[in-house]
Amino acid sequence: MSVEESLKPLFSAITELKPSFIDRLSQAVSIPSVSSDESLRPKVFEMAEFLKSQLITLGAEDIQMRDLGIQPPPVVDPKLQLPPIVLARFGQDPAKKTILVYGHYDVQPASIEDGWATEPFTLVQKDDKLIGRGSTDDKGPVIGWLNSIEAHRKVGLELPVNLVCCFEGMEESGSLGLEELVAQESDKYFKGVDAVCISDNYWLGTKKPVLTYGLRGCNYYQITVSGANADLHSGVFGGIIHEPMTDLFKVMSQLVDVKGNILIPGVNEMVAPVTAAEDKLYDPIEFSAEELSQAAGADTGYFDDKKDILQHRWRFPSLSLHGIEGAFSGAGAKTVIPAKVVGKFSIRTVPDMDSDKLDQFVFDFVKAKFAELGTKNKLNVELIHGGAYWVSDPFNDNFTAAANATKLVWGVDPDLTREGGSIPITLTFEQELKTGVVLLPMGRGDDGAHSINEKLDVPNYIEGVKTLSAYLHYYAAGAK
Ligand SMILES: NCC(=O)N[C@@H](Cc1c[nH]cn1)C(=O)O
Ligand SMILES: [Zn+2]
Ligand SMILES: [Zn+2]
Repeated sequence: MSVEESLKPLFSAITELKPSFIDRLSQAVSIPSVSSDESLRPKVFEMAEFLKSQLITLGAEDIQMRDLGIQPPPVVDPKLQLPPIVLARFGQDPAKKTILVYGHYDVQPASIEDGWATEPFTLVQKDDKLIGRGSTDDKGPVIGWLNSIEAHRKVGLELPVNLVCCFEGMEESGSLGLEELVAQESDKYFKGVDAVCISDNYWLGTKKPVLTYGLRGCNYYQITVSGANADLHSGVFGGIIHEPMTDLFKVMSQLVDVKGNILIPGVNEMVAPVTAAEDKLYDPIEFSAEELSQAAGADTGYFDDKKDILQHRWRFPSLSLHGIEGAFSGAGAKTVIPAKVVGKFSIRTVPDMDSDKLDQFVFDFVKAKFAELGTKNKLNVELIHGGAYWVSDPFNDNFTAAANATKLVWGVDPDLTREGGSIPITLTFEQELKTGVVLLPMGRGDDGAHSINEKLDVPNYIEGVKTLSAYLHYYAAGAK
């Protein structure tokens, strides 16, 4: 029987199981597993337990909750435990190929005050959209793998491959501890893995599916400026002391200009030039600048040209200022001088940037700019976490299986894209397991990951489960 024939009952089952799949996602979204918020760490653990219970119900073998110990500094609680890596297997048949699927069960912070139209940790279905934090990033895809297993069981169809699951709870906070675990387990739990599939990315737009072969890296920094040992009255101390926030603003404002150019010497010089052959890869990609503005909710882009937009998103570094801890940020007019402020920013990295050199350029520049201020305040600049960029060859059996699956479900050949975001563990899987990695997305480019009103369209969720399932079958059948 052809792969397409054998998938027909499975696809029907996936369609029928839609209500229970939505319910499973709803349960997952209701757990606010925000890895960057120390007060919510118990919820990240609860989410790991939820996955474990689901895996048990679905008949997984060898489920392991791998303890990663205590989170390294900078942290407020020095005893803060890292959430576990959830490992599980479905099948260990030596006659079958083995696929490792990775996803993350932690999410970005979200609160209704940020401007959400609905409670972020309650999955709300409006029209054909499933709205809630983590719906697309990355609970939808993680639950999607579980749904696929449920559908196989329902129709009595054997999984065509051995499936190894690796779900982490710190992806949004730098994947702390995972790299070491993957290296340790490359010859143990992950022995025999033939290919890796990650579903933690998005279509470029809203209509055409893609497969992704590149990611930017991300080095995340913080600058701490401290002065007095308590917040002060600006009427009493304003004008007579060095203010930490003024110093921090001055330094942070010199990192990047208003056109997005990084101003730290040495950084841009490390970027590999775009070759003519590479430049041509952008020509066939379907892209709408208008859709991008719609996804951003405003027409505030630097560029109009497709290649400029895509290359600056995927192929060049960027520096973003994220926030200031310790600063007054509420409503009203509090007349305070904050005693200590911590500025956060990150740099998205690309080939051939060297992460250690980048750190050094950043530290030297920040210290030099601070020294120029002649302030009596104190400075500390540090890396919170770093994750590598990744670029692969998109022409191999793994990509072919994902392309066939996408074509079968969506009826079109996917575009080959890169992403501006980061999934720190991708390069580690490739290097440690010596296998190819494919990024097979479920959601659309306007899903609003990390933003307010994050959503996953119902068709993307349900057809996405079919796509993930078909990928396993095509991979098992070998390249066509
Ligand atoms: N869906 C992938 C994703 O959102 N990745 C994060 C990873 C990250 C890196 N540093 C902090 N988080 C991203 O921001 O790209
Ligand atoms: Zn993600
Ligand atoms: Zn994310």
